[in-house]
Amino acid sequence: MRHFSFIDTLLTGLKIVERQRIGDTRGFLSRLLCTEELAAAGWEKPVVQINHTYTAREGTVRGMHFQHAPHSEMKLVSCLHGAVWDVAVDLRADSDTFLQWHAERLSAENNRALLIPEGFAHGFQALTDDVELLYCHSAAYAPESEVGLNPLDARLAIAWPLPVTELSARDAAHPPISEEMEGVRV
Ligand SMILES: Cc1cn([C@H]2C[C@H](O)[C@@H](COP(=O)(O)OP(=O)(O)O[C@H]3O[C@H](C)C(=O)[C@H](O)[C@H]3O)O2)c(=O)[nH]c1=O
Repeated sequence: MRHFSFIDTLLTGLKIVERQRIGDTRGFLSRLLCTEELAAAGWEKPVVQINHTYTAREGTVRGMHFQHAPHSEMKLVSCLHGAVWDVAVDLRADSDTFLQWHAERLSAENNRALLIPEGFAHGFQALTDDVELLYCHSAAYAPESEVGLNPLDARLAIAWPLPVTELSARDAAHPPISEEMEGVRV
């Protein structure tokens, strides 16, 4: 039995993951990770870290984060509680959709996840209070190679659905993307 179905987006390699729910009178079982099914969707490396984040307030934005090579990572982002507007930005230097973004509503009830290839920045806005996300990573956290784009950067023009209620000082301080795009193409 397959637990995942994949929906392509306009950004090559970025896929929406629809996760099966196997329900009965007690509740349900839902698979969060299946390396065999994910391999078919392009996840080539082992999962090396799993992170869990809690975001208290509706409107909070976290992102836009990515790691430079050799620490580039794929991410599988699932929402375990509440709902988010999840955004991935294509930073691949050779991509026809460079600097374009895709947003997907992930929630505990729609059981959707986002499969994000290497070369993308990731961020989200909490659409409810008490949001919990689970991230599977194909590379270890490498703070020395982690960089961020300002989620409010005019060159990204991400149409966040809610007023931004909270942004970390670090994320707010990311400089605007320059004309030369230095440090942005990966
Ligand atoms: C990602 C990470 C962070 N940290 C430390 C660094 C900070 O002291 C603290 C919070 O980190 P940060 O503010 O980067 O957390 P988020 O803003 O939720 O960032 C995460 O969410 C965005 C949307 C992502 O896509 C990334 O996976 C990840 O960067 O945890 C660690 O110790 N290990 C880790 O793997």
